[in-house]
Amino acid sequence: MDNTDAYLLNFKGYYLIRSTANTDLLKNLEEFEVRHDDVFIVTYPKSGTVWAQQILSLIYFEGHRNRTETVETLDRVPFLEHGVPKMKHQKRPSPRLFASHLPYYLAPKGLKNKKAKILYIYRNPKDVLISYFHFSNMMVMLEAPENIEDFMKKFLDGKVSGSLWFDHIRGWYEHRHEFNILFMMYEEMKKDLRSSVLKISSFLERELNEEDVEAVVKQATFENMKFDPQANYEQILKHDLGRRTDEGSFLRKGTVGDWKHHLTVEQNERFDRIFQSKMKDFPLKFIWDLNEE
Ligand SMILES: Nc1ncnc2c1ncn2[C@@H]1O[C@H](COP(=O)(O)OS(=O)(=O)O)[C@@H](OP(=O)(O)O)[C@H]1O
Repeated sequence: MDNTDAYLLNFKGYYLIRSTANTDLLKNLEEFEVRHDDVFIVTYPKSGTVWAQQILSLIYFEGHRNRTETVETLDRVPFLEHGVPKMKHQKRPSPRLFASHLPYYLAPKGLKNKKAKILYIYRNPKDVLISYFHFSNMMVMLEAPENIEDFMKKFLDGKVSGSLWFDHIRGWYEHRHEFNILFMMYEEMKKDLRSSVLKISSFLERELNEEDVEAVVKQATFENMKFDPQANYEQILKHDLGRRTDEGSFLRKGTVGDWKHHLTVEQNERFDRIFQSKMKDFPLKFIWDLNEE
């Protein structure tokens, strides 16, 4: 039986998690007052959002770099569309940082002034699929997939929160000229975190000294974040969102090419066929495995 509707809310053609979606908030987002120095991290789910949240928070807050602040990363960089825990976005002092999974057509209109900046992180969709599969098994708010095959069908049908991966990335990319947007690849960040941090800070016009760069890079590694309670979502997953199982964690593996351990040859070939038909004229490159470049 297809239980999708019990878990997902369709807002103007885009699926969100029903239990956390707030329709009133969503209806008002188009008019959300964007400030010139706002920064938005935009991602399809499971593409490196929390990683970018951590990097931006480290770039912007000295107290985060030197570990004197106690605010969690997620409170520094709240999700635009969730409005949790409180609708405290608007009142924060500038510069405000946000995260969002929204498609380009639901983004606040004010972003089109091209002043506020958008950092779009994308990841190869086979690793997104596998990360999402594990996350769905772990969380009460998401429908537990029977197996990878079941989840892969939903993912390729766009019947998951975030809707269709292909539409998300294509939409933002094809409309990139309407925004002030930088596209960053998860796999490049993985390959060379230092260069990625420099690229991000330069786009944000936040020049860091050598010592700051070191501090950001050190605290944004997977290994550090996994054990940093301010950065790894474990608290919020436990208390606010609800785990289905104690097994697994939000920062699960953080690798490139984990799909190879999960997809069958047939599933992989099917995925490739669909990917090629949907993305054949798409200019951004993808890295499927760091060992195979
Ligand atoms: N520092 C760092 N380095 C490498 N990888 C990292 C890092 N931080 C988070 N991650 C991995 O990102 C995956 C979670 O993606 P998101 O943060 O976008 O998830 S969410 O959409 O906000 O729920 C999830 O991927 P998987 O491990 O493959 O499941 C996280 O482990």
